[in-house]
Amino acid sequence: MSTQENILKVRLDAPAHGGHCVGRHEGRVVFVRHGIPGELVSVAVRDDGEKARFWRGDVVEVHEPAESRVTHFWPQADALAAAARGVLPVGGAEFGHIALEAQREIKSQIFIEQMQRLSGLDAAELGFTGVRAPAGESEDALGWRTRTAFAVDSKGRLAMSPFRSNELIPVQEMPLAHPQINELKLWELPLAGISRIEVAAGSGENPGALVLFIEDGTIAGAAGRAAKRLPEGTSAAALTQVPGSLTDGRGALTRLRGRTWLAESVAGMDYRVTGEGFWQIHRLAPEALVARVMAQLEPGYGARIADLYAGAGLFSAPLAAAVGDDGMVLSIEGAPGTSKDALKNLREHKQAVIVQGRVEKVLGAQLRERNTTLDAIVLDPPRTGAGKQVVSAMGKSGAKKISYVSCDPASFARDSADLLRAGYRLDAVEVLDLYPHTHHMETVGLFVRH
Ligand SMILES: C[S@@+](CC[C@H](N)C(=O)[O-])C[C@H]1O[C@@H](n2cnc3c(N)ncnc32)[C@H](O)[C@@H]1O
Repeated sequence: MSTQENILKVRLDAPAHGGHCVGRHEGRVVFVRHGIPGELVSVAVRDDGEKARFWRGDVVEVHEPAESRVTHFWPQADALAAAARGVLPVGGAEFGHIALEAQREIKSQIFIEQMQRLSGLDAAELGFTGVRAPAGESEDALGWRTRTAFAVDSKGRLAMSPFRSNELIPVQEMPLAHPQINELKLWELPLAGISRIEVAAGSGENPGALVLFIEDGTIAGAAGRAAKRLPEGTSAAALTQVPGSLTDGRGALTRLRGRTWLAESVAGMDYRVTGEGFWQIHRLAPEALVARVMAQLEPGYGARIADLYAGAGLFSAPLAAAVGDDGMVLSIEGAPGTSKDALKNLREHKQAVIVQGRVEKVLGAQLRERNTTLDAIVLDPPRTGAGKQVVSAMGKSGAKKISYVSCDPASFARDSADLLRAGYRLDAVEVLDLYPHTHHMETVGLFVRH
């Protein structure tokens, strides 16, 4: 039976990490997207080989809807509307059919389950009371993405892909994108010869947007032609990406108009972020995370603190200001371009040591070389987490407090287990809904040496 024809009727059970609900068919687990626990749904099964340990699928019809089901705000990401048109829904808003409060409740269940299973910790005992929206979030929680990437289809139309698919679906306005991004009307540009577009909206004094065009090599000057048609005040560059990991902030940029970087401003600190260098995606994330990290670490004058996976120095800058001339902030970032931004963003702070390199290689070596220990650490690793090697180096650093910012509850829970073994206890944990209408969440945990 072909994947398209394989429609199963299943009752959805618990939510599973990754944006799915668990369903069962003749004893086999089916990971179902676009459903809500408790619903009776029809699922178009993909990846349905007889030998597969589990199957995956999308809801195409709802027979018994949950009370929290709402009309999806974005027809192209709505699995039901997409099924009616015979196409797949685009990825990136897989919780848009769930009322916001219920989305946060599902994320809370996932967090509790991941912590229990992977670290043995009871989130409720740690004071966890549920996933919360950041202060200042809008009622509909749309327009929050200050960073978005698009593809271009073979007809030169702006497009996005469905989950786990290379198919390209033409799109226009992206409701989760910041209004500054939608106002660019990228779908009206001549995009033949472009394979990908990355766009960012700044928050600094002179916000504006920066558009990066990645050419597919078929039409000379494609990026330049598209850039000319952008609204006045928009910056644009052509980006040649470097393959491999740590690509953020590593591509070669050719300026087309305006600047190749964006100005950002957070809690009185000014930053520049070049090209595709990392910056927190939710418009409220930088402010919310800086406030929590500073409150957890309470950096005193003269303290020695490491900022691991430091990006352009979002946390390093306020930490450097707090520890003053007698302190030290060791700011480690892997992507060369982003690390250069950190150098510029922290140039006025002589107490900031900016090191470009992989944390797992650099942290221990830097502390030995400087013959020093640390008072505290903030780390904000990518989705894969820090891992045993980095946890071991953190344990040996002498740090009494570790503020751990994480975008993945599974790697946070795994690293938590290793931090407990390294002599820390998890004193407080908070989970913020910094990715509304998706299954993602942001955790900020405070580990204290006992
Ligand atoms: C989630 S971002 C956090 C950046 C920064 N803390 C912020 O909030 O803006 C993770 C950063 O880690 C960097 N990175 C990924 N793997 C790394 C590694 N093994 N060593 C050092 N940096 C790494 C990425 O380039 C990215 O800038």
